[in-house]
Amino acid sequence: MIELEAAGYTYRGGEPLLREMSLHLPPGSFHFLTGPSGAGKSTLLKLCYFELFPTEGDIRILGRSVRGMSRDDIAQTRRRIGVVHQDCQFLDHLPLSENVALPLKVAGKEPEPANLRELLGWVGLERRAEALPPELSGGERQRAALARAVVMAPDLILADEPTGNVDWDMSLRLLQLLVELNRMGKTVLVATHDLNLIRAAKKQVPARVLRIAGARLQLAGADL
Ligand SMILES: Nc1ncnc2c1ncn2[C@@H]1O[C@H](COP(=O)(O)OP(=O)(O)OP(=O)(O)O)[C@@H](O)[C@H]1O
Repeated sequence: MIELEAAGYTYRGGEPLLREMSLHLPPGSFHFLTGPSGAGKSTLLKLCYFELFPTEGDIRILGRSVRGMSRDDIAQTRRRIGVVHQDCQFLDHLPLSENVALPLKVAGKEPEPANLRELLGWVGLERRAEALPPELSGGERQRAALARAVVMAPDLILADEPTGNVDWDMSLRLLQLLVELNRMGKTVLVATHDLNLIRAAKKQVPARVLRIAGARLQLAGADL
C-alpha cells in the first residue's frame, strides 16, 4: 500500500529532515507514526498523499511510484487516500454536511443524501449536519474530519494527530472509528504523540509503531 525506498526529504534551504527511509505498509495494516515534535511526522504523511514529493529515493503508493506520475495519475490515486489533517481544514461558511461531502463534489460526484446521513450517524454527528464548523466542539470537528476523510471510500487512511485536541474519552471514541475502518480492510497510518492511545489500540488491533528519530525511521519495540 505504501512503500518507501530510501526516501528522504529536505525543505528548501534546510537540513535533511527525513533520511533513507525504507518501509513497506501492507494492505489492511494499522501503523502508528510517532516521534518528538518537529521530527517530521506531518512531513512524512504529506509525502504519502502527494502534498510533498521526496527529495531523495522513491515512494510507491497504491503500487504507483510518485516519480514520473502525471497530474491526472496523482489526482486519481489521491482519491483513494483519505486524509485527516492536523487542523481539520474546514470551510467555515459551509455547514458540516457540505464540508463532509466536499471531496465528492470536487471529484464531480453528487453526494447521496442517505449515504451522507449514514456517514454522519457513524461518527455521531447526525444532529449537527447543519452546524457551521466554528460552532463545533473539538471532538465534533475531529469526528467530522474523519467522516470527510472516508466519504470517498478510500483504501488508505492517513490521520495526523486525530486526537490532538480532545479528552481521553473522545480519543478512545475516535480510535474506535479508526479500528472499525481497519477491520473493514482499510490500511491506516496515524501520526500521534499519545502513547496511551497506541497502547489502547494494541489491545484491539495488531498495530505496529514506527518512530522517527534522528531523521531515520525505526520500528518501535513491542514494549510500546
Ligand atoms: N513548509 C515548510 N518549510 C520549511 N520547514 C518546514 C515546513 N514545514 C515544516 N517544516 C519544518 O520541518 C520540521 C518537521 O515538521 P513536521 O510538522 O513534519 O514535524 P512533526 O513531527 O509533525 O511535528 P509536531 O509533532 O509538532 O506536529 C519542523 O522543524 C518544521 O519547522
